[in-house]
Amino acid sequence: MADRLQTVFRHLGSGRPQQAISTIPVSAAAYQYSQPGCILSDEQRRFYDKNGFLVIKNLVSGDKIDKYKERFQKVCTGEVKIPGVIIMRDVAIAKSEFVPGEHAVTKIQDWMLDPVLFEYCCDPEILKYVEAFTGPDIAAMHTMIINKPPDPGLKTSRHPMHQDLHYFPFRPADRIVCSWTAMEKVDRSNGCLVVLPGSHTGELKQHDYPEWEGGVNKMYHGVRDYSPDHPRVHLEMEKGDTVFFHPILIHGSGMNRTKGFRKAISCHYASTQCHYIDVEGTTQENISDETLEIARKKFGGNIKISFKDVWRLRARLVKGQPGEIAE
Ligand SMILES: CC(C)CC(=O)SCCNC(=O)CCNC(=O)[C@H](O)C(C)(C)COP(=O)(O)OP(=O)(O)OC[C@H]1O[C@@H](n2cnc3c(N)ncnc32)[C@H](O)[C@@H]1OP(=O)(O)O
Ligand SMILES: Nc1ncnc2c1ncn2[C@@H]1O[C@H](COP(=O)(O)OP(=O)(O)OP(=O)(O)O)[C@@H](O)[C@H]1O
Ligand SMILES: O=C(O)CCC(=O)C(=O)O
Ligand SMILES: [Fe+2]
Ligand SMILES: [Mg+2]
Repeated sequence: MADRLQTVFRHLGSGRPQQAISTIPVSAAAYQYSQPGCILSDEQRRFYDKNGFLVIKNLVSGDKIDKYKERFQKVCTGEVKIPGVIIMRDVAIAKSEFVPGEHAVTKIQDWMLDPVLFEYCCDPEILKYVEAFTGPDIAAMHTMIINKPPDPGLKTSRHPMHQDLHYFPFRPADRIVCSWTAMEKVDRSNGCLVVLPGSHTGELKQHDYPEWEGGVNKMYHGVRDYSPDHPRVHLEMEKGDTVFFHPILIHGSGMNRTKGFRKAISCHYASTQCHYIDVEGTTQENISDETLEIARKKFGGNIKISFKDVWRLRARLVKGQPGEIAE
């Protein structure tokens, strides 16, 4: 590369700048999606720029994960109550019969007020990677534990291909990142993540409920013009492995063909320098309406609340300076 640039300079008839050009590492300004001086190696920065995700092996210890798992179980049985938490039941199970404990729960969301689970979001091992994408001022925006149930035979345990940015009324997208940690071995048998490498360089697409015969879980929107021709990568991960990915990356997860509940813990982070946007008249209007419907159920029908307010309530500063999206 440097050689090529020198050749260009020679062609331009300029002798002197050759020296300067060849001593500037070509990489210094060449990465778009991570911060200069961050923890990532050049190779990792290059990989994320190209693919929109990066897996770090064994980032979270087994002990921590066991602690989060135990806490999750207590939330499911009702032994631990977290203010504001949303407990989503699986579409197939919710419609059949009452099942106690974690076996009816497909995910818990908004546990930012639980001191035990929130340790995941504040984990310095995770934050040093998050900072590579968001910069030093970081807010935890969205918290989830996903408990993918054994598929009842209807393929309802699948998560359709989607972009997480569809759910978020804040920007810029490049200062947002998801951290997703496998709480046990995840592979194609229990429904690992499936990503479309490089799709993070595209646009935010229109999302709708997929027309799946067996049914689709609440809020599981999929990209409308999904192209089956784009190469897919299945992210098989061990307990504690963590993937960081861009909010425009198209991803989903496969069906769980095992008898166990496949567990993962995740947090979406954003730079506190991000700003809220108005989604009226955009492709995000449908998710905004649906989110507000759930918020009204949670807080009472008469409450006046906006999509931005819902996110303001979720946002918690975890590092650095506060800003517009997290005070
Ligand atoms: C309607 C409109 C308005 C809105 C929409 O369209 S939204 C819809 C968005 N579209 C989508 O999400 C469709 C894309 N879907 C997919 O890519 C997948 O269905 C996923 C969502 C990722 C779910 O994956 P899943 O159903 O589990 O399928 P997989 O990709 O895991 O498996 C597919 C085939 O692979 C096979 N397989 C499974 N495990 C292994 C293994 N260990 N080694 C080799 N092969 C394996 C598996 O048998 C399956 O084979 P087939 O059934 O395809 O023949
Ligand atoms: N699988 C699902 N399909 C559709 N909506 C769901 C699903 N899981 C959760 N929800 C949404 O989450 C809300 C809370 O669900 P949950 O079953 O915990 O409480 P509830 O139905 O309001 O009360 P109850 O504790 O009496 O069941 C529901 O009102 C619904 O909007
Ligand atoms: O753990 C999974 O199956 C993926 C969940 C996911 O992508 C999401 O909830 O946005
Ligand atoms: Fe997602
Ligand atoms: Mg209910």
